[in-house]
Amino acid sequence: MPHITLRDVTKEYPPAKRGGDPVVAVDGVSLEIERGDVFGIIGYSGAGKSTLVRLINALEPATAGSIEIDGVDVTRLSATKQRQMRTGVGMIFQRFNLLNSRSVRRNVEYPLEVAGWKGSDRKKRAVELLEFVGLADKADNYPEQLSGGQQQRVGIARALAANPAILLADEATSALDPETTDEVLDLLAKVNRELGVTIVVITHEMEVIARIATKVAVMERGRVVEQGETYDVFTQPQTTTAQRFVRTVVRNLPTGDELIELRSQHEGRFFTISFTDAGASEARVFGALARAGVDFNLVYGGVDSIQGRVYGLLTIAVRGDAAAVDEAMRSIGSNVTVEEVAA
Ligand SMILES: Nc1ncnc2c1ncn2[C@@H]1O[C@H](COP(=O)(O)OP(=O)(O)OP(=O)(O)O)[C@@H](O)[C@H]1O
Repeated sequence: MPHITLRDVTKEYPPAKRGGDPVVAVDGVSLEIERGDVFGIIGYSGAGKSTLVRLINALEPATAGSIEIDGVDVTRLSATKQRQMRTGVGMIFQRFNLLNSRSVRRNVEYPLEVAGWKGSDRKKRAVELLEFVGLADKADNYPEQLSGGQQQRVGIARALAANPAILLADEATSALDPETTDEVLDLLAKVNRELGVTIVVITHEMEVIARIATKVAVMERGRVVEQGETYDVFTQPQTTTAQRFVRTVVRNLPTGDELIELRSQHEGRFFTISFTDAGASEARVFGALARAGVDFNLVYGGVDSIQGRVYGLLTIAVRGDAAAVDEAMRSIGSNVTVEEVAA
């Protein structure tokens, strides 16, 4: 059974103006998130990502559809049961949401206080978690004395306090610089790996997806327009939106201007060659071209690593008579996509 199942979930808000149309923030979304997944949900601002998180956490009722956690429909629980359910779901936020009047340790203790834990148990658990996130030495500091990345690590410790099986991360690294983002993403990967926590990562940054999500859903205007294994979405994005997101990370296709420049520098016909790790490699492609006896140059692109797996996207210029070039391109073989770049 999936850990989290959304079936045809819709959320409408009342019209902004009287007599206007309702705002459909989430529109018929169905998702299955397996236990232990790091599941990414990506979309531009207004796509409905934060609304979806509030629905999963039962902070708001859905207008239609069902949301099951461990097979239990959270939309139909009593208020008391919903509160209990929520202790099994940790959450971290873009702005960390720490209490500045409390020390780091007492911030981590906060959810345990609310849950009625006794003082000594709370303290023990908070110290243990601060060790886990690498901030044991900051226990008595105040949030304002910490960097953004450290504050988010405190946020993660707090979210884990009650031992949740699910962690929802809503734009958790959007306020951080790239280096600190890596540090926080590494910690989330450790939470997933060592504690087995299912993590749902909401973001507008494809880099974040590439770094930690094993699966991804792309949202646009309240709908999931594409979803799958992260590697598959990166190597074969189907929708324009997914293609645009992929291009923010995998920049190995020349733009129109770059192509004009490249053509002025290199003679011959231009081809793009793409391959995944399903039986192809740069060496095999170049080997086949060399054996075919055509003259070629790699003019753009290279080989990327997505989720530790190889993805090649090369633009080459090939010289020779038309039939020889056609034959050479055919000889590259299966598991490789070859397309001629229109002149
Ligand atoms: N409480 C609300 N009342 C009315 N409309 C809302 C409410 N919350 C969200 N919306 C609308 O629902 C749509 C989706 O918003 P949502 O915040 O879920 O998107 P998002 O993808 O998380 O974007 P962002 O990253 O900008 O928050 C938007 O059009 C937004 O204006």
